[in-house]
Parts: sequence; C-alpha cells; structure tokens
Amino acid sequence: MLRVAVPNKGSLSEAASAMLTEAGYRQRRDSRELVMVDPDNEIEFFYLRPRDIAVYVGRGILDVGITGRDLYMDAEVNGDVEELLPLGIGASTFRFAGPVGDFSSLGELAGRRIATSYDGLLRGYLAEQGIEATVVRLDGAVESSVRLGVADAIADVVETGNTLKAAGMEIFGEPILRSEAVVIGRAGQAPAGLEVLLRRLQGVLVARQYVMVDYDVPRELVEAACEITPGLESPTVSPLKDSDWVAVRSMVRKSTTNRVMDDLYDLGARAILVSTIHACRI
Ligand SMILES: Nc1ncnc2c1ncn2[C@@H]1O[C@H](COP(=O)(O)OP(=O)(O)OP(=O)(O)O)[C@@H](O)[C@H]1O
Ligand SMILES: O=P(O)(O)OC[C@H]1O[C@H](OP(=O)(O)OP(=O)(O)O)[C@H](O)[C@@H]1O
Ligand SMILES: [Mg+2]
Repeated sequence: MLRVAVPNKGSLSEAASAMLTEAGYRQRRDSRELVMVDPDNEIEFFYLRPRDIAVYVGRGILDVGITGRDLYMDAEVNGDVEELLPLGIGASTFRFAGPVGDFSSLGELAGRRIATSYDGLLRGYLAEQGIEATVVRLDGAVESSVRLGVADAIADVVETGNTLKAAGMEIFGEPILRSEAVVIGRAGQAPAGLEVLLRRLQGVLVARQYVMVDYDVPRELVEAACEITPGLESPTVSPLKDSDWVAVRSMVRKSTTNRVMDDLYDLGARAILVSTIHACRI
C-alpha cells in the first residue's frame, strides 16, 4: 500500500482532503480519525501536522505527503525530500514585516531581532543574503512579538495581509518564498502507486483550471479561431451538415473564458458553449 501523509488540521487540511476526494480516494469523515485505509486504491492515508509531514517522508517512514512548500523547507530535509507536484491550494508568501515606517530594506535587519515560527527557513535565507541577525523562534501569533518587545521585525506567512494590518505592521523587502501546498516524496524513489496518485491529482488540477469550449465557425476562419483556442495539444475540428461551417472543441484556461468568448464572437464564431470538465487524464 502507498502510505500518504495528509494535513490533519490548519489551512491546508480541508483543501487537501477535498482534492484527494475529487481524485477518487476515500477520505476520513471525522476529523479525529488519524488513519484511513482505502483498500480499493491500495493506499493508506495518515493525518498528521503539516509541519511534521516532511520529517516522516524525509525519513522514509511514509512514501509521500501533502504539505506547504514553506513547511518542508523549514524542516530542512531538502536532500531527502523532493517536490513532486504543486497543488494550487494554500497559496501564501513568506516575508518580512515590521512596524509601519520602521524598515524599508533587508539590509536594515543586520544586528536586529527577527521573530518567526519558521526558523530553519529564515536562518537559511539570512545566511544566503549575508545578513547577521538574531532569530527568535515563536510558535505563533508572531505579529504580537514586536509590540511585546521580544523582536524588532518578523518573518511570517502572509496571505491576505489582514493580520499584519491589524497589528500595525507592513511588509518590506522581496518575498522570502512563494508557497503553496505541494506533494513531496522521498528523493529518487518511485513507490508503487505514486505515478497513479500524481496523475489523478494532475487530473484534478486540470479539471479545476480549464473549461471545455465548443463553437461553430465559418470554415475559412478556422485557423484564426484555433489561434484563439489552441487547446492543450490541438483543438478538435469536426464537419457540420452545412459544409461552409465547422465545429471546434478546445480546452481553455478558466480565468480567460470570457475574453476568449468575446474574441471568438468578434471573429465570427457562433453558438459558443462553455462546459466544466468533471475529471480528466491528460
Ligand atoms: N492564512 C494562512 N495562515 C497560515 N498558513 C497559511 C495561510 N494560507 C496558507 N497557509 C499555508 O498553510 C501552511 C500552514 O499550515 P499549518 O496547519 O501549519 O498552520 P495554520 O494554518 O497556521 O494552523 P495553526 O496555526 O492552527 O497551526 C503553510 O504552508 C502556509 O503557507
Ligand atoms: O495574511 P493573512 O490572511 O492575515 O494570514 C496570515 C496570518 O495567518 C496565520 O496565522 P494563524 O491564524 O495561523 O495564527 P498563528 O500565528 O497562531 O499560527 C499566519 O501566521 C499569519 O499570522
Ligand atoms: Mg498558524
């Protein structure tokens, strides 16, 4: 059985389980369940803290896991663990922030105290940038550390920025890392069932990111129309009863749907229909 680690709580938990369900795997019904066996798919899910998932995978105890890029980089298991697939969920940036007006560039951090819950990640970055600063490791609510006097600045996860704003802080410098949930595996290993898991998750990603567009277009405009909807590989062009027209079917990025429909209509395409993709294997 393939042994897969899934976040049990926190920002990634629900979204990761929803993705696995969409990929056809059985997921736990109760958030107190710690293990879930899916015998039909020969896979076993272990619900663990996302921060610990890199450790279990890095040590070869579990085959693969879903966790945040920032979390596995913080666990400093980089040589043992490799990123197999970004999942497009749980997106965030990891960055520096300080009280409004206090800092404007990274250089100003030299000799100062920086509070964070991601000390491994922060230390690595500071060393890379050649900045000598004191790292203060805290478990959470890092935004309060400056006001309470244990740090001068923070390095933390920023999603909407609302928490920083409420604490009277602002970001400065470039992001340390852009993170999202990823599938990690043990470097250089391909356990049985991994390829199918990745292909299924990739299918979920494509089904979420693309729509299917069908339209009719005058035969002489088909080349121009296919330039608007090139699809993933090649659009399907089918004859219509009226031989002056053809039907085209192509996958289009969901975020561009309305612009593509407008462009097709302006070109002369008609009967433009958009449908969702329920599942796919590319
Ligand atoms: N708004 C957010 N707050 C925290 N983590 C977020 C957010 N958005 C995305 N993430 C990502 O979720 C992961 C952190 O999940 P984790 O479960 O450890 O913390 P959490 O959601 O802050 O939960 P808790 O603080 O209750 O332990 C990281 O990869 C982080 O980048
Ligand atoms: O940019 P935002 O959308 O405001 O989200 C980012 C905030 O959310 C997380 O805190 P969380 O609620 O997990 O509390 P914690 O600091 O105790 O982990 C994170 O540590 C930031 O504080
Ligand atoms: Mg948190």
